[in-house]
Amino acid sequence: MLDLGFIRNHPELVKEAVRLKQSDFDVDQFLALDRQVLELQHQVETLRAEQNQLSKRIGQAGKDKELRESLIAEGKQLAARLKELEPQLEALTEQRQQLLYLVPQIPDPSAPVGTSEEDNVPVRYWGEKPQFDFPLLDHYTLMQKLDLVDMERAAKIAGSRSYVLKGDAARLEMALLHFAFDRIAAKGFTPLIVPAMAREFCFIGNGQFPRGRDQVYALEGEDTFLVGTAEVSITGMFKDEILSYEELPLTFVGFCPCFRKEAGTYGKDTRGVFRVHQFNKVEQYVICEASHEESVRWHEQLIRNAEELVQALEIPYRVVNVCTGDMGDGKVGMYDLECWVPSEGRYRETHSCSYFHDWQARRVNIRYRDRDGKVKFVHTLNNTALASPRILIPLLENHQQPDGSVRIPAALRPYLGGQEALRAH
Ligand SMILES: Nc1ncnc2c1ncn2[C@@H]1O[C@H](COS(=O)(=O)NC(=O)[C@@H](N)CO)[C@@H](O)[C@H]1O
Repeated sequence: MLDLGFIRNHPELVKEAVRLKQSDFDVDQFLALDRQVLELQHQVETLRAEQNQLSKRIGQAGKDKELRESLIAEGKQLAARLKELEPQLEALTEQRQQLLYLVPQIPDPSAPVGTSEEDNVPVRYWGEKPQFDFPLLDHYTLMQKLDLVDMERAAKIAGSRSYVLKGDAARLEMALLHFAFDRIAAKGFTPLIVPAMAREFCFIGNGQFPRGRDQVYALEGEDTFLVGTAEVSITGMFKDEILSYEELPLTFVGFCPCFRKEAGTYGKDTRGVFRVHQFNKVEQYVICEASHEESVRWHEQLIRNAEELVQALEIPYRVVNVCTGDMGDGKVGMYDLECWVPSEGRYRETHSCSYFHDWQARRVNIRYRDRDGKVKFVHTLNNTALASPRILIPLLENHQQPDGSVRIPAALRPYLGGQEALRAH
């Protein structure tokens, strides 16, 4: 969310952000509504002031019965007028607030201008793409051959886009999550295991609501919803708090199961476990002081953290600078880390790394007292550390061996009792 005063004073900057973000937000309509609110607010305040004056004059009327009665009658008219205007003011103010949640953040000038992921700009590559001198298998065939997945029984109990991880795949996912947690915690990030059911204000806070409400599972009769990422829960944790600059930066490595409706993706990535309704993710989350330089520093750090993990897993990848039309409303800047998927002959997203400045903090009112005692909104950032089962796809495919086994990277072996490969039993 942007500051209301900023939008009033810089409508052209906001219109440029709307254009760059491919947003349907109408700045002129918003400002017209804002003027209506201000006008109505002024009327209500004037009437309230008159009401106060009137009650003073009634008090001073003393024995003058006629004067008292006329003043009281005037007061009744004022009260009736206020009774009519105050609900209107409340409704218009709420309408303006709901629109305020839809205003996109201004992208950093370093973000490529574009309309879709085709316009994302690769910034660096890492790792030799493996050359296979045997028939290459895709992740789903590999998982079936090694008896690592049961999609049929998953479909029976949970419907589409569900899966059962079996045997070594179940152990591999646990190992991957633990490995990611350990590596990021070793950098001083505080480990968290957070609720995957959270209240509405958390989803407004991170930006999932209102625009992405259709992606979220609601719980019948509950005031909580299933989160699509620990980012939602962590953002909500600090609502309405005033931190002190000495506490900042707060750095978290958070885990929770993630749930996504994937509305609008019918028919996309339906083979295997690329796009599913429930998955597990270890999340990096940073709350820092309101400084662009500090946000950029952390943005670079968070993507490097993810790269370190993917390099340890020996998976070739690239980092792309996400374009303005693909990054979404709240981001100032965004990197995606895409891992090489041999069976598709292309890179596929496995990590997403964003910085927001105070766009999230303003929505959920997270502030801090700076060195001069001034209270400001914090800046927030997040990045995937590891998401499974998606990471299994490049992991299994890149490390498949001629005998149909899959080599386990050395970094993971300590989490799998030293096991060196996944083999058919
Ligand atoms: N439907 C899904 N199925 C499997 N994995 C998914 C799904 N949606 C997202 N992911 C994984 O989760 C990662 C992060 O998702 S994200 O929406 O891009 N970004 C976030 O959630 C941020 N909080 C950073 O983690 C994705 O890069 C992908 O690896």
